[in-house]
This record gives sequence, C-alpha cells and structure tokens, in this order.
Amino acid sequence: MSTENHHRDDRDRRERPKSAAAEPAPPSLVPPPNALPPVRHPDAPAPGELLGSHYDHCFGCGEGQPHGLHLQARAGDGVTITAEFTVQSAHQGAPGLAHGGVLATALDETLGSLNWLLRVIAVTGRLETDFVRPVPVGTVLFLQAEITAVAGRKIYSRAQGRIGGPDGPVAVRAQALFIEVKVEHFTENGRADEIRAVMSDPDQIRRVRAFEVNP
Ligand SMILES: CCCCCCCC(=O)SCCNC(=O)CCNC(=O)[C@H](O)C(C)(C)COP(=O)(O)OP(=O)(O)OC[C@H]1O[C@@H](n2cnc3c(N)ncnc32)[C@H](O)[C@@H]1OP(=O)(O)O
Repeated sequence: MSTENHHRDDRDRRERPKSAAAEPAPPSLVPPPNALPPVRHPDAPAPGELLGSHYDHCFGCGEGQPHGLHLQARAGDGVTITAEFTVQSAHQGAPGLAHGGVLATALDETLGSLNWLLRVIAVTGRLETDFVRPVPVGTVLFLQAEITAVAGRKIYSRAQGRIGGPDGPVAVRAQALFIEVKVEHFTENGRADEIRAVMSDPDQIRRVRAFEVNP
C-alpha cells in the first residue's frame, strides 16, 4: 500500500459517524449520571436565524477584528448550531495551512454560541480538539455543534468541522465543557477600559450581548 493510501485509511478510521460523535470522552467530558438533556429556551433565535456577532472586538466573530475569524453562526433545530469560517492568509501556521489554534478557536466560538440557545452565560472550561485533516488557506470550514447534556452549571457539548462542503470529510472535531458564570465573571475580570466602553454603549442590546447573553 502506498504511503498516501495508508494515511488516508488511517484518517478514515479516525473519522466519526456523521451525527453521533460516539468515541469515548475523557472522564471530565462525560456527563454525570444526574445530567439532563439540554432545553432550548423559548426565546432562543429561531432555527435558521443568523446569530450575528455578539461583540465587535471578539476574535471569533467580531467585525472589528481585521484578522479575526469573522465566523458566522446560525441557530439550528433543538440545541444545535451551524457556522462557517473561511481560512484567511492571516490564519496560517505552516505555509498555506490553517494554524491549529485558529481551528480550535473556530470550534470554541461555535460551541460558545450554543449557550445562546439556552440563554445562559457560560465560558469554556475544557476544550479537547482532534485535528483530523490539514485545512488549506481559502477553505471554508463548515461547523456543526450541539449540546449533549447539562448538569447544574456544567454544559457538555461537541462540534465538528467539515471541508469541501457541509457534508464533506471531517477535518476537526471537539468535545467541550462550558461552565455557567455570572456577568461579574466579565465585569470583574476584564480590563477596565474595555468593560467601561461596553457598559457605556447606549445600545442596551449590544451591551448585554457583549457578555454573551442572547437578548
Ligand atoms: C457567543 C460567544 C462565543 C464565545 C466563545 C468563546 C468562549 C471562550 O473562549 S470563554 C474564554 C475561555 N475561558 C475562560 O477564560 C474560563 C477561565 N476559567 C474560569 O474562569 C474558571 O475556572 C471557571 C469559571 C471555568 C470555573 O470556575 P468556578 O466558577 O470557580 O467553578 P468550579 O467550582 O471550579 O467548577 C465548577 C464545576 O466545573 C468543573 N470544572 C471547572 N473547570 C473544569 C475543567 N477545566 N475541566 C473539567 N471540569 C471543570 C469543576 O470540576 C466543577 O465540577 P463539580 O460542580 O462537579 O464539582
């Protein structure tokens, strides 16, 4: 078998089935027995609705970040999100290839957007990422994410990113644990200049969304 075929077989073995990412997770990413299925908030954005950027300076989705990901997330059915991100030249690690940390950011941002559907403020506690295929500059990464369970403040989720189209091969995937926090997590820990700027924004919706709460 050629080296190339060998690599392809190896990758295919590591790919999960399309819907259920059923590989064993590390213990801290396994929901405890008392975990509950996620409940979509009645006022969550309708399936198909674009979420828009929550904060202009967010590296993941902010329009005010020239080298940011400008990721666009859309509410799906249930507690799911789809998102797209085009790898730009500024996102390279190796020549012509996306940096792994940037791809992890795309997963993190998509997974973080899921919390809008619960209308819960939460931050990433743990993010485990598998890099399955190289992602060239210019590629559109098609992301899908879902919350799998909620246990108290802990929100368990997973995501995958495909290339070559929404049904193309998986290039990256992640499992995550988000932890619900109060708004003080941001107001007490963020740099004062940025917090002041957000809090003095006359647009109440922008003020609230900056802290990841879906209005
Ligand atoms: C639309 C928006 C998109 C945004 C996408 C981007 C999202 C982000 O990147 S957020 C930024 C990155 N994340 C952060 O900066 C978070 C920094 N960490 C923290 O502030 C704290 O560690 C925090 C808030 C996560 C948890 O602290 P605290 O509130 O004291 O909770 P704590 O009691 O330690 O933990 C709560 C539970 O979570 C568990 N837990 C916390 N951290 C982890 C972890 N890393 N791994 C596994 N479990 C964890 C604890 O074991 C505990 O479990 P149990 O209730 O069963 O005992």
